[in-house]
Amino acid sequence: MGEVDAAFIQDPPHRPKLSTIQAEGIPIIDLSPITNHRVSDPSAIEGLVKEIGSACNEWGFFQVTNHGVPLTLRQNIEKASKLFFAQSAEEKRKVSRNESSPAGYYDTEHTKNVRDWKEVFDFLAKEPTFIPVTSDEHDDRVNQWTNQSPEYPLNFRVVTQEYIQEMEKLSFKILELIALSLGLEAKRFEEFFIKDQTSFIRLNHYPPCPYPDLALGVGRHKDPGALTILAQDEVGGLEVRRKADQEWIRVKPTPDAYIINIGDTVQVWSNDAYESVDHRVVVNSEKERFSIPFFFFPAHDTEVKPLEELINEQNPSKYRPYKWGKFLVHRGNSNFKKQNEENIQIYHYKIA
Ligand SMILES: O=C(O)CCC(=O)C(=O)O
Ligand SMILES: [Fe+2]
Repeated sequence: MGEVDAAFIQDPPHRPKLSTIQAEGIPIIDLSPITNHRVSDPSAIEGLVKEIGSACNEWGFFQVTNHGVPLTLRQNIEKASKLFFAQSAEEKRKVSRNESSPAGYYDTEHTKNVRDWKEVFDFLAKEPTFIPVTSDEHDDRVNQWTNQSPEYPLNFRVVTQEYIQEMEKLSFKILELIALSLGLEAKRFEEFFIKDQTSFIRLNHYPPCPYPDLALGVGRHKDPGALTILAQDEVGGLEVRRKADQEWIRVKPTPDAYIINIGDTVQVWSNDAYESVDHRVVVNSEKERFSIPFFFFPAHDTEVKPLEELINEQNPSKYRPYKWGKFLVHRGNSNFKKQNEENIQIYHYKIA
């Protein structure tokens, strides 16, 4: 990654600005009404649901504090991630992902056909994870994906699994709040995840980049799943497209907070009441950066479509149903290699 490599260069309209906007950032929401078990105050929970609803409406992004995830578990996985990525390329490639084992290490991800300035390690929440063999809707074959685990650091698997359990718990809680904010039953979304969710955790490492004005750590994109829970370190670089004016806003790192964004799946379930928002990662010429997103994804056979409770004659369904697993495989294909066409997006299912 020395000389300017054309594969990493963003088209001019998508290059990061030199000056970042330090505006009022995304909302910070205190989750203690649901995590502090000594007090259970219905009006506090009602207030929280309102806050979540406005954040989903106005930003599609928010940060949470007092979330109940033990800090030591986060510190453990952050340390394991640093130790893993600090190894030689040769060591890391021993756990490279491949067509038969798609979870693992790689440094060639492309977003919208431009290479990202990063290396990652993916680890599935469930073993095995059931994923369709192809995106063809008539093909019923399903693969069983399993994890690879690096030899070093020794505790990698245990630390990662412990952290994933906490991410799952937090995801369920936040989805309950989102359901309530939409006027649904709290557990409305649970059925899509209880059996065979396809969630995974990603360790991201963004090395210092000699041309941060031309490349991005992750190009602009929307997350496809239900929710993403992100731990970012103190370096910063995540930018969110503000809905009000489409400007890119930097998300200021808040120690021990998690950044939550709703994904395309919640957008479809809510029939566009909530929108999944574009975001990207700006890199830095001096500092490396680490982040850990947890992607909360439903079971592969989930049929994604606007929920019946949210549609009626005045507000008809805006999307044709699609199978989550097929959508995911379609997306995944385009991440493996540079392709000439745009990858699949939910608007391809939009009813005109
Ligand atoms: O590293 C980050 O801050 C965000 C990464 C991200 O958006 C993603 O991996 O989908
Ligand atoms: Fe993302």
